[in-house]
Amino acid sequence: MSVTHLRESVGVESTVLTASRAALAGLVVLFAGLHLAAVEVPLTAQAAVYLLGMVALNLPHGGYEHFANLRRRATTFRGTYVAGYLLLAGAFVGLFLLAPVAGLALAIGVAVLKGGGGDLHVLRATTGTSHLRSRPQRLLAVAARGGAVMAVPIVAFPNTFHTFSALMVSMVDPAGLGGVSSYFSVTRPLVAVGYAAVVLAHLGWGFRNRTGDGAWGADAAETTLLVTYFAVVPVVVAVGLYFPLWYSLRQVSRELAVEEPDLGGADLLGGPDADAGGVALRAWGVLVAGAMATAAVAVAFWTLVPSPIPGPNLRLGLVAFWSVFISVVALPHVVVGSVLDRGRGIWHVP
Ligand SMILES: CC1=C(/C=C/C(C)=C/C=C/C(C)=C/C=O)C(C)(C)CCC1
Repeated sequence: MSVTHLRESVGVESTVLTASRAALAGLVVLFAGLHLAAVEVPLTAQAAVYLLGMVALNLPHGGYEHFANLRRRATTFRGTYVAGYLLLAGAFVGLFLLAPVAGLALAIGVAVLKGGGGDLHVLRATTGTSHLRSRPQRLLAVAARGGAVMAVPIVAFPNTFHTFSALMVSMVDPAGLGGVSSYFSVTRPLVAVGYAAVVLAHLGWGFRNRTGDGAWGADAAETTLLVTYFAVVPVVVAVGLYFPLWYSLRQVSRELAVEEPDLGGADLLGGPDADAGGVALRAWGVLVAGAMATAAVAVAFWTLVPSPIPGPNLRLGLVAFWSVFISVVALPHVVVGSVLDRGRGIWHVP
């Protein structure tokens, strides 16, 4: 990667990175303390934290990522992007309705891909990836960092994981998870051993390829922080705060670190000659359009799913609904907005 495409460092991006690391480390200390004091946080309180983190804090950033990606793109590209987005989201909903267990597996996969893929690009733009020299090694990094989000809680909080997985599947088929839950005593140790092997391979391979510029050390420290965070903080709180406090904050840091490419399209905010009032009005328009589009997808999903808020408890049911819904909109986010978008992409690093 050419360093000339990185902005002159003004230190803001490293402050944001430090804030995200401090946030997760602080939560580890808090929940380790609660654990030592034998204080258990009720699931309904965890659900409230999850909903605050995922709906109020994380969702607006997801919308912003699309805006930043499409802001200066050609109109035809924007059209193809939206069409591809709706197609993939629709395919996911179809899968979830026909085979909810496979839909749950895809939702888990999307969370892993978004966390791991996003993190790899942040590394490239900030602390560096000189120790990740091949594609397989970068994929391993995605699996190690993103895998922490789901593999560690499967091992550390199996009962909560099971409860919510069953709730999500029951949005379509109330007894759906029953058919596979007898395998969990086998899959849990497999996930534990498999994920431990991925992390050790990622750290070991990176260590062998380290160049002395500190990139491996930063990666190893952050990977260890992620594993510790998901092992200590109860899963519903952990996932609900990981996306806003780690994923989103670090994407802000990536964006501050890189130069915007000139894509030749008309600027959605009016360009450099627009006056502040005009920019504000256009930003408001974009915000409203984004909010309406997201709400339309949510209402469509709600209408299609037989039991959108499953189970007797409203808050737990809302966590289940939001987890599947956000995965439905995050699948095209990752695939259309990043993997297939070669021009810029939501995780743009020149
Ligand atoms: C399975 C499972 C969960 C799944 C959460 C998912 C699938 C979240 C996806 C988030 C995404 C894709 C965010 C994007 O910004 C919970 C609720 C943590 C509880 C434990 C069991």
